[in-house]
Amino acid sequence: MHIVADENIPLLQAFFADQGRLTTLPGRSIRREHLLDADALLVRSVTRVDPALLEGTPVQFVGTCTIGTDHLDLPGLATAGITVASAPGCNARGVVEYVLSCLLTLSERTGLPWRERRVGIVGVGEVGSRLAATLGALGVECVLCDPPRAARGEAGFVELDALLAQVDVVSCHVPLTRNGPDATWHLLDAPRLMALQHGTWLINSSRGPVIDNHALSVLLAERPDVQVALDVWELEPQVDTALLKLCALGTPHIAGYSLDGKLRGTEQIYQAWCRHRGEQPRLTLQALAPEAGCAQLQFSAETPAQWMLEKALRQVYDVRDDDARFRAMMMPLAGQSTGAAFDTLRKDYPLRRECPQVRILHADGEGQAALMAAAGFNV
Ligand SMILES: NC(=O)C1=CN([C@@H]2O[C@H](COP(=O)(O)OP(=O)(O)OC[C@H]3O[C@@H](n4cnc5c(N)ncnc54)[C@H](O)[C@@H]3O)[C@@H](O)[C@H]2O)C=CC1
Ligand SMILES: O=C(O)C(=O)[C@H](O)COP(=O)(O)O
Repeated sequence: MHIVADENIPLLQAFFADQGRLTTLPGRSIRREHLLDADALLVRSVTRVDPALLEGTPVQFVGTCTIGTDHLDLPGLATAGITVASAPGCNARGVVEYVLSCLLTLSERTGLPWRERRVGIVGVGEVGSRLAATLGALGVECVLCDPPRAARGEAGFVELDALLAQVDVVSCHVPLTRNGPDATWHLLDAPRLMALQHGTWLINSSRGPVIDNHALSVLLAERPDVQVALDVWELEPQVDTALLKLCALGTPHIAGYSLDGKLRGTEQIYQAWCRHRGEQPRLTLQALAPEAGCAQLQFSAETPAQWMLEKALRQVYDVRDDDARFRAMMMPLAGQSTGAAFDTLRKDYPLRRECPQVRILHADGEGQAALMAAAGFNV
């Protein structure tokens, strides 16, 4: 068995070493000639996989250790009879924590309390539903838009234009799709961007082309009241540095980059590979990476619960750090290629755990335990 894999898949050796020969390569440089004797291809979001890449190769299994699948030609691979697996929900918790950090930061900068903002969630799947549950538990009002779910008869959703007209925050969690009635390419186009309420906070951690980036630049030049946080970019790894300058927060597609999320992605693809082979999975993430790096936080019983929450959330993930590092790398490259710097920031990303891996000790003060548990901490 020969498995070709992106070099940025953590625990690849631990999960796959006894499955056969492993070849690792930078995801963006995987070509057909690397796959001429490969049985399986394991990728992340930066490798475009279509029948042309696999033509004339023995590859029968493609696994992506990511939630998103827009880099895969799913119909083409299905027609070619290739088994395809992705990792639904693997890093959804990390994205939720990225959004929480954006809310905290924009609140600090505008002076508007984040828990009093009405949040519009566009796309209510693995990420959007977890975000809605967490915000709801924290007492934040949410408005939900998900036409495919609404079309299946599920209740509780509004149309996108109705959502835009009534929310203070818009957070996008849709897959990138280009066809069909619910296609999301340029879902937020010029007219919809112009329709944003005064002072809206717009957060995109789905895929860059979900927002028309040119129209967004035009909007921000005219509407400094709108605060934008972009984790994903229309032409990434190329970044429009003029747009970045206009954004309140900018990051290099790392919203879901918790260690826990990445490890779950590898485990899910290992399990899918075992299913494909008709074998029982022998290995588990819990056995391979037990509790490493888990943290504990302690506050005094007198600490106000809200202050404790914000301090703890920032300890877990603070988007201001990623924004500062991103700007420092990107802005000097204005007018040049940003691809290598973008990829370096992602490859060398600092270790980040998720709230459930952080134990809060002695949350005995008024309201502390309930608020910390609502945010997802281990209380
Ligand atoms: N920036 C990052 O690090 C990460 C980004 N992502 C992106 O986030 C996307 C969403 O992730 P999940 O929630 O796990 O996906 P999911 O597939 O579980 O949920 C997506 C939801 O969007 C809905 N949807 C589809 N078209 C829509 C439309 N036109 N308007 C509103 N809703 C629509 C679907 O019905 C579904 O409920 C992924 O496809 C991926 O592109 C995911 C993880 C990390
Ligand atoms: O899971 C997804 O979908 C994402 O967007 C991941 O954060 C992508 O991570 P990479 O595969 O680009 O490392």
